[in-house]
Amino acid sequence: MMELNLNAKHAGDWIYRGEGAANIILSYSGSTSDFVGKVLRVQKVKRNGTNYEEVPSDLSMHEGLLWNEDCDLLSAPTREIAEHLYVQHVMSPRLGSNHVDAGVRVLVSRDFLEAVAKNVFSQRPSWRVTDADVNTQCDYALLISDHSVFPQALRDEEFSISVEIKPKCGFLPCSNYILEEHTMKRCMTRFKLHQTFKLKHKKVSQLSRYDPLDMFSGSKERILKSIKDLFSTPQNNFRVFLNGSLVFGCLGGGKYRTNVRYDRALEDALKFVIQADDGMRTTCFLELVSEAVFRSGLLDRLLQVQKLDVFDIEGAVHAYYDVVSQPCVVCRDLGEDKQQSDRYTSLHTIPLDESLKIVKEYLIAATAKDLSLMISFRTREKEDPKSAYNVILHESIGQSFDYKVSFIDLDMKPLGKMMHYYELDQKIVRCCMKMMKNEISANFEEKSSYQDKSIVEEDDYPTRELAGLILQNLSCQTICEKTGWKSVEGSNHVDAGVRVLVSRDFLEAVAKNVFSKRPSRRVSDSDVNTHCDYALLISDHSVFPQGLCDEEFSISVEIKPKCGYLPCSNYILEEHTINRYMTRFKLHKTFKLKHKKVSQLSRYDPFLDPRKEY
Ligand SMILES: O=P(O)(O)O[C@@H]1[C@@H](OP(=O)(O)O)[C@H](OP(=O)(O)O)[C@H](O)[C@H](OP(=O)(O)O)[C@H]1OP(=O)(O)O
Ligand SMILES: Nc1ncnc2c1ncn2[C@@H]1O[C@H](COP(=O)(O)OP(=O)(O)OP(=O)(O)O)[C@@H](O)[C@H]1O
Repeated sequence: MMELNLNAKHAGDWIYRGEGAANIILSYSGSTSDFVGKVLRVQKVKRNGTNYEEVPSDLSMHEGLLWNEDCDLLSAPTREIAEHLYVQHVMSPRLGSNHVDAGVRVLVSRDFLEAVAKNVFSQRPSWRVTDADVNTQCDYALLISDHSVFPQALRDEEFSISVEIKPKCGFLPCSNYILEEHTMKRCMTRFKLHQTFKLKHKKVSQLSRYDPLDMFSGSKERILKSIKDLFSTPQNNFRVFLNGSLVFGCLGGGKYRTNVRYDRALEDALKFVIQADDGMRTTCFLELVSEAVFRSGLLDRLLQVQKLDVFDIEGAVHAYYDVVSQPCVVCRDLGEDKQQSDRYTSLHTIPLDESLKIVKEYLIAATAKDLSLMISFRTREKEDPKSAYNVILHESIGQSFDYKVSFIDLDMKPLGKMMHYYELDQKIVRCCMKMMKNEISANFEEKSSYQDKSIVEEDDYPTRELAGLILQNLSCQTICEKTGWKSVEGSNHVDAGVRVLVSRDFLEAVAKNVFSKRPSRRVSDSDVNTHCDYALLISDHSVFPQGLCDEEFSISVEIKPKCGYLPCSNYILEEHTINRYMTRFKLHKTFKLKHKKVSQLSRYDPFLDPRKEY
């Protein structure tokens, strides 16, 4: 621990910077060189502790087992020391030590903390005040680099602008342990699902437009989109600071969207750093941020750490009960449902070290899903070609910037929080399923009968019989040679066909011949139109035009891919926002299931997310 003591007389130098659920951050306004360019991270204590908040001050024996391999946490006398070691030995190597400052522990007296608590009171969001206060029982705080500024200012009047991004989880889970009925977790990010839940419980006043899949996409365009979406709905995922002072977003993590009044303030603040016309600086800044995210490659690294969560909480929670040697509450609740509980039996038979690994990696991923990035920029002087920082040239304004990226909030998540994670996950998914059901019935209840008729019962189609017919018909393909069909000009993959005249008796005979082969639903629905005087002759795409030998076989597959993108039109109503996240195909299948048009949901998803591993 650093030999620095902070007592009541120092409290006036420390001013409120912000806070999260667990800590208050103070920035330094004095002149002691040890503290200049640093922030102090002071622990909070809940006023009404929920279960998971009642974290014991020492590491439990099971937590010791969990982390002992990575760093000697078993010998850490307190949880605080263990947490500090966790940042140094578990998170920093995984994220890159250049981008992490674990900080140093400094002694703080009780009267220092009491004075701080009093001084910051009026600046804290009221809901944070009701929730928790400075923990005056704690005898230390963490001194960490202030990532919103550059350590050595180039000039006296240097300005740095920094952005804080809490990107949350950037991938869709694909664990086999996710229950079938929770399949929406595979299609929509945890962030988006949680937004729906938060909106319902009035934790946010509107849904965030941000989608972590854009941020982690590795595509410049999508990253820029995600930054713009964060800017329009920042919640607690986006803040901007000018020389450490907030100029956009909410201090302490706003529950509600409160940013609009800050928009002008941001444009004004940016004039100290960005040389662009008034009205254009915010746009340039968002482009700059997106370029830095793209170039740093740090989100790829972060994603790898997040993906240590391989089993999803629906799998990891079972390993947790084995780690703590307790009967699995989740299996108990599945009770009679043998089919469901069987799928978890294998997880309860693995050796302890494997269970430990699953839980440990789940918790590391949990830290990675909750941390934030701070990206700071300052104007790069032309005469300073050897800056220690990376540089970005913003081409349209012709200005160069130094930039640096750091990770903050790398806290160890307590083992005792596993059940909380499971319960929250279940609450979120149940809430979203309920909302989806309501939305779908509201949307589709009134549909006209013609739409019902157009729905085919796929399962009822005689696929085997059809396959047999295709094989028998191989010899009939000589028709292709006789007609000498050509493809539609300019397209090798389309044959529009040619119109041929057909007599009424031809059609009547055809109708009779095919009758027994047609699915009964189709027969009752419609018949060959014998009044038509033409038909279309089209290539038989299930065979090759010229067979190489008499007994040639070809096998072909027919795929109906359906609509492969998610609509993003501004004309989609806010309450129809589900259309933006789930394909029309998936939504329609739910509708079909409800109306017994299909007997089960299709596993197929036309929307291929480029970042998801299939
Ligand atoms: O569960 P989540 O995704 O809501 O994440 C919690 C965060 O909520 P949010 O990002 O607003 O959705 C939450 O952030 P806020 O308090 O809402 O600003 C905390 O970061 C919490 O971590 P901890 O309890 O302080 O260790 C976070 O809890 P963890 O799940 O990371 O343990
Ligand atoms: N090293 C730093 N440099 C600059 N600002 C910081 C630093 N660390 C934290 N902050 C600011 O203080 C805020 C709260 O800090 P932090 O995220 O560590 O709190 P927390 O209570 O651990 O958060 P959480 O709610 O995620 O548990 C951050 O959102 C950020 O604005």
